[in-house]
Amino acid sequence: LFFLRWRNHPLSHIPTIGTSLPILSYVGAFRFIHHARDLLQEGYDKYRVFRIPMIDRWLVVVSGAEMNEELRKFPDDQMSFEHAVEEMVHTNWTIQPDISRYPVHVTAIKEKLTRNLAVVTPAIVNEVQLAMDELIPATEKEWLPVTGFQTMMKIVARASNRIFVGEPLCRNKEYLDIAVGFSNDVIKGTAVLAFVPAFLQPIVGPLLPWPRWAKRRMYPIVKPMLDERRNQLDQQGEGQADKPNDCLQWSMEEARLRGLGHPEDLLVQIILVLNFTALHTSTISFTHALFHLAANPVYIQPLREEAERVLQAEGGWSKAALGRMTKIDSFLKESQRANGVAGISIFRRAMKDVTLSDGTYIPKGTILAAATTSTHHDERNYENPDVFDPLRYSRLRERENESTKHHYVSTSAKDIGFGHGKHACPGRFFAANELKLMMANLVLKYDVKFQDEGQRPENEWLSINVMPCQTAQVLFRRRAAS
Ligand code: HEM
Repeated sequence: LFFLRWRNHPLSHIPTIGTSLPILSYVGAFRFIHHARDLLQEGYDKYRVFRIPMIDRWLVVVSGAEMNEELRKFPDDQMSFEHAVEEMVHTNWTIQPDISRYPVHVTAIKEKLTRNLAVVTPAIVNEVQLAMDELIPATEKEWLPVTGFQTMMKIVARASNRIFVGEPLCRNKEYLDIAVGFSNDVIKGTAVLAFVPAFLQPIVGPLLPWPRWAKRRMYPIVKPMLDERRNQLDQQGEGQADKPNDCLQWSMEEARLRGLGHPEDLLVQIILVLNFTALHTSTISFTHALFHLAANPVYIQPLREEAERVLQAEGGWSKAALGRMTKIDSFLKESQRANGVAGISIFRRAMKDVTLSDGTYIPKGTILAAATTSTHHDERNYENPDVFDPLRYSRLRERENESTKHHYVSTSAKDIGFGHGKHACPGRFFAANELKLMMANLVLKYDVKFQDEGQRPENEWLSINVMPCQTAQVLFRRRAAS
């Protein structure tokens, strides 16, 4: 049976990295857990389209900027992002079904958060400064060791939640623990389901306890705020003068617009899912950049000078000021190129049989993605791609007619850290704003270094995720009069 299934497998015509033989392909799938980078690179170097065994499915990966462009251009009815995410992350069970059915938070991010960035920037600045002072209590006299990843996670969680749910919840320890823990729960749930055969997933999936536990713990904490906001909306409508400017409020208004009323359960899910999409991605991205800075403290001075100059010229912190910090923008973008948060992006699920331009037939139901890390380290796309060149993008922006390109938030077929096309990360404008002001504050307040200068801890790949070392300690020293 195994042999027959293998012979007739609908993807058997696509070259495999590792072996496609029955049972032995599981060896490849286990290798993928710790060696995804090598396997993706091998496929990228050899083929335009290849497949890689994962524990519960085959993943078809396209190679090169042209194929990335082709993948992102497919309309949703041929290649669906939502269905790909549902199948990869099992959102119905690891998060909850309502969130895919009523993604009001995506509309809130796309239509409200991005447009209101200038309005919310002072609040993010305030939260970042409070959180840094509290969580990095370094003095001028000695170096304070700080666990980079964990501390940046706490700062990102506070700053992001200031704009997701506002004060004082963004500083509530129990609330933040649930919000941060939920992302780990989703990852745990996805990993469990990867080991469950597809036909048993509809039975095991609903039994996953974590999403229900998170909701149950979160509900009493947010309930008073939900009630208060509901009353205000009932009494004064959306026109109320001093209404909160945050994602929860925008999601509540969007839910009303869609005729969903006041869906308490969905709103709790939205708070959790916002944290799931934002916290790990932003923390990983910032920690990668922090590690470059700590390994090479010579990078600090140009960023610091830029922040000081711009803040003086603009009269303080604002979205416009952050827009002028091109070196900091470039530093974060280069770190995303060199490291990134995941080895693949532009996830799609084929909703129909399609044939790619190179002639590869893709049957309905196939999950496809682009090879992010390999694209970003391809010398056809970048000069000296393996060199970390912090001002690579700010130099490019100085060229004629290029000033509007190469921003941290820009995407292209060669630049897919935020995905590319219609489903490119809608939160990237907010993320870039937040991470830039974190970086500017950090260089203005502190000197940083690693114990062993020049040594950046190796990234850790877990399946497709590219993690900075989670235990690495960075030394912080407060600058005089900062
Ligand atoms: C540096 C931080 C971030 C990175 C690197 C990142 C990266 C990504 C990537 C790669 C995708 C998938 C695109 C694709 O496969 O085509 C995505 C989607 C998404 N991201 Fe982000 N993201 C970040 C921050 C955020 C933040 C802060 C938010 C929320 C405020 C957010 C909300 C979302 C949402 C809602 C989607 C799904 C889009 C859709 O349904 O069309 N992300 N992100």
